[in-house]
Amino acid sequence: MSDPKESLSSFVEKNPKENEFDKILGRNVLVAPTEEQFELLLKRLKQQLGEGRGEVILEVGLSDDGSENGLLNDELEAAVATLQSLANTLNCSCVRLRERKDLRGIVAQYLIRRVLDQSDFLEIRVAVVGNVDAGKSTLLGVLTHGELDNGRGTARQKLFRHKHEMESGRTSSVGNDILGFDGEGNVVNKPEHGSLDWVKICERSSKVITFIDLAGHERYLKTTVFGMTGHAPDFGMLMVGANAGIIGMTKEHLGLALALSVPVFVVVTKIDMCPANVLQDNLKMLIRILKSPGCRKVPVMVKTTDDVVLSATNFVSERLCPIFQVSNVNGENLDLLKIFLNLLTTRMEYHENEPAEFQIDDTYSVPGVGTVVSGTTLKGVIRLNDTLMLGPDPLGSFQPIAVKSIHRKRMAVREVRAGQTASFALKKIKRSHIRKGMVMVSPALNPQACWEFEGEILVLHHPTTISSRYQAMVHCGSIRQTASILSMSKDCLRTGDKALIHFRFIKHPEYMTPGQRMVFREGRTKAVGNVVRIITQSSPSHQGNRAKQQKQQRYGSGNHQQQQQQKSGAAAENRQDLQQEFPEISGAATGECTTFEGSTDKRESAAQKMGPKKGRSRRGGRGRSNNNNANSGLQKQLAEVANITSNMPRNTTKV
Ligand SMILES: Nc1nc2c(ncn2[C@@H]2O[C@H](COP(=O)(O)OP(=O)(O)OP(=O)(O)O)[C@@H](O)[C@H]2O)c(=O)[nH]1
Repeated sequence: MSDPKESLSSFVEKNPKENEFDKILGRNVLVAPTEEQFELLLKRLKQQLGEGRGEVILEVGLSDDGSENGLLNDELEAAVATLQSLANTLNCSCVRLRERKDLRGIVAQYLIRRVLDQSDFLEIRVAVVGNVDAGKSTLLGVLTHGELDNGRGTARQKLFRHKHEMESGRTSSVGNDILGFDGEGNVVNKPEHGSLDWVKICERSSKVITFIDLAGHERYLKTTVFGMTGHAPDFGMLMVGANAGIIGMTKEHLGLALALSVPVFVVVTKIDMCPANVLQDNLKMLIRILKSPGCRKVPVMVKTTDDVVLSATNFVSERLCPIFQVSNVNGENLDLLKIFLNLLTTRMEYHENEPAEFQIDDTYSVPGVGTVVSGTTLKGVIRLNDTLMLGPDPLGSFQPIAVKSIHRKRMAVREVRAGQTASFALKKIKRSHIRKGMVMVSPALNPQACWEFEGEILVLHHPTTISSRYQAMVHCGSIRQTASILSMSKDCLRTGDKALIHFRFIKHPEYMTPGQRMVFREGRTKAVGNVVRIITQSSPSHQGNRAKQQKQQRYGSGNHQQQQQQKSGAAAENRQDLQQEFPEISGAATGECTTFEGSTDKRESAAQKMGPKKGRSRRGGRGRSNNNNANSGLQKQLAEVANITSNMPRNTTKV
């Protein structure tokens, strides 16, 4: 998507062939446009609104070459009147963001936002990450319910979803909350809106920020990684407690956002209770980490409205990292954060004619409605009564399914477009036949499931070496499944190594597409990369066929058995988590960032002691040898992965 935040003249400069728009170049075009110029301005603004999914930020008063920027007061008044009438013609609001003095006069920035009907709104997803007690849930409670916290956790009580969360004060699941902005950029949420009033908020909003509240405790890291990959966030909000600084999982979460190429902004909370010297020290450390070669960010302290507009308009670049310092107790600087959130634009591209793709991240059984799936539309448009292909099932097949109703943020709608989350009521399918990671795609795509795929991987951390037959959890979109390495372009991989790896899922086939970002992790081991090739017709192997037969038997033998299997699978995953007594050591994911923090505590050395012997997988040594032996036959067949390349794509090497 081209950057919607540009001036009319800069667009024309970048597109010399668009001679048509030559006539609307220059500082004075908005001051007294001819009829022809007005029509052209209208045409161009319409285009820009389309590119920016309904909004654009324009700079008024820029000259062609920048040497004579600025308008005098009366000129500015006339220019703004023209802009206002352009906006009115296109049913948009026009709000001044900031003004600055330039060589000749004033240059002003305006936000033009399409006024949408009640059932439509622009949706931005922000993943909220940071260490436990950084104030994530509290900030979300304060922003979305409009009431300040008391410093002892009143605000967060409104967000918790489970009784144990209320009791412990710790988030354990992926929570969602919304903050609505109207056309003028005012917050729509009111203290009296309970969480059930999402429909009211959405109806009155032109833009809705969905916060994906993720758990800060390392024990829930698997859920947090799923939140970052499966919920397709546009941005990451990294929360840091002013008094605690960069501790625990903070670097881990930052590294995850970097690995998934999610632009991050930082919110430092609790500035009301933090001594000035501690705050300064922690900010210095934060900036050092952000600037380090592992992150390569450009940190910007946001202190004024001008800073907000500047950082929001440049935030499309992944390198910029705005830092806010706020208090949830006295409300300091929360206004700046709200202005910033109001100016964020979605990163997901949308082409109306693309075949639809929807990834499922949760399933429900709603009394009176039946099976409901929720997730994110990745491509195209899905309309009511469309028939999509749902799958893959354990046999790798897809079945046609009709979309009987669509809800966006609990509001019934007729269609949903790329970049929007939604839930669909499905008919004639049991909830137990659907799992997270499945997709619903247009029949035109003729979807194929795969047991095997190739990924280009960069190892961010491993205590020793990774070799073939190693098994770990693959997170890719809403897919979350253990896969084993069949072969690699190198004999073994250490921290910092890159390779082309051939993976095979161990439980069921999945639907993947080349280019998807993926995370490969197990305990302290972390690798990130891209899916490069999908192997849909995997060579038949003893293990593959056997697994298929087993699946067939289980699948065919009724729900009870299947549910038992799912339960035992989940229990096994939980057991694995518990067995990884010492899960994540902070900083590992950010590569070079780790230099800022030595061994966090005795857990690290303990984890290393538990670690595998050189060249042998930890899991391989823990009773999975049968599986691995079965794989080795297949491995021989697959011999070497073709076209081995050590060149990782640019976005991977950035990490
Ligand atoms: N004084 C002060 N206290 C705050 C502020 N923000 C949060 N707190 C308090 O900090 C504590 C922890 O806040 P939470 O919102 O539960 O932290 P969290 O990051 O969501 O923690 P997890 O859900 O476990 O990941 C609560 O008691 C809040 O009242 C702040 O700005 N100032």
